Amino acid sequence: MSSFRKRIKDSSSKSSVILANDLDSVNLELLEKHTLKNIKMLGNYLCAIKFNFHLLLPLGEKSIKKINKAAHDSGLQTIADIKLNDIGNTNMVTLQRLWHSGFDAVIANPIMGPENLSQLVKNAHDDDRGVITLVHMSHPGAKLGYGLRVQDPTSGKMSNIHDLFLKWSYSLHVDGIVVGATVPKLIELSHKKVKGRLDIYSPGVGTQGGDPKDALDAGSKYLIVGRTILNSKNPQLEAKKLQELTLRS
Ligand SMILES: O=c1ccn([C@@H]2O[C@H](COP(=O)(O)O)[C@@H](O)[C@H]2O)c(=O)[nH]1
Repeated sequence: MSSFRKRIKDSSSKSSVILANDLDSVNLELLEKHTLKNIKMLGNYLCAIKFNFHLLLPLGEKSIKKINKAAHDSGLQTIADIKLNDIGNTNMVTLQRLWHSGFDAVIANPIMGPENLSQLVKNAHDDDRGVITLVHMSHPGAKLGYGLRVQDPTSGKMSNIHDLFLKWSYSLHVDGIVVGATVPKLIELSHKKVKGRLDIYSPGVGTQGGDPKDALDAGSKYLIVGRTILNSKNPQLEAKKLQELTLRS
């Protein structure tokens, strides 16, 4: 099997849109059914599908495996958005469970520190899976946390915590970073600094106020989009419009 980064790049020849499949039904059968329908109806406009706690908490391993298989059969990569951030042992057990359920990549929080992050990346890569780290989230309050001033333990210099997260991410060989579409200037700065060593994933498009074109122009490779597609009167048309935008960039 090739690396996650290569697999998602191959899928991106068709589209660089990742569907955030954030369905909020409480009916388990409907959750699975609607997800399988999304894969079938929207798969041609996507490169990957991302699952959050909306599905991961209510659905069991059997259902998640079935969904991951359906996504793979449609040429999509699958990402578990659990913003993983724990002690090493818990992280490792979590990875084994995710890979066993068929996921290709996990979103993790670098606040766990460079030792744990390095171990996480090594374990994921040993299984040809990927790690995407949060560098700056997309929501309005994100600046308060990701903009905190901290001392870089290596250089002793003061910097924003998102700069430290960025440095750890590229030096520890993560596959991608999340930088919100709501902070295009930071996407541009991050893009310059990473020099192609990883890819930029941007959620926060549309419903959260981020402009997809600005994010792509600034250097995002993948757009993560949920409600703008899911709540649209015509989800296929919305996904197609975003797909075309990514193919033009
Ligand atoms: O900084 C972040 C990190 C993750 N997300 C997740 O992406 C989707 C976005 O959904 P929309 O409906 O398009 O707003 C959702 O799953 C978030 O949990 C994010 O928005 N920002």
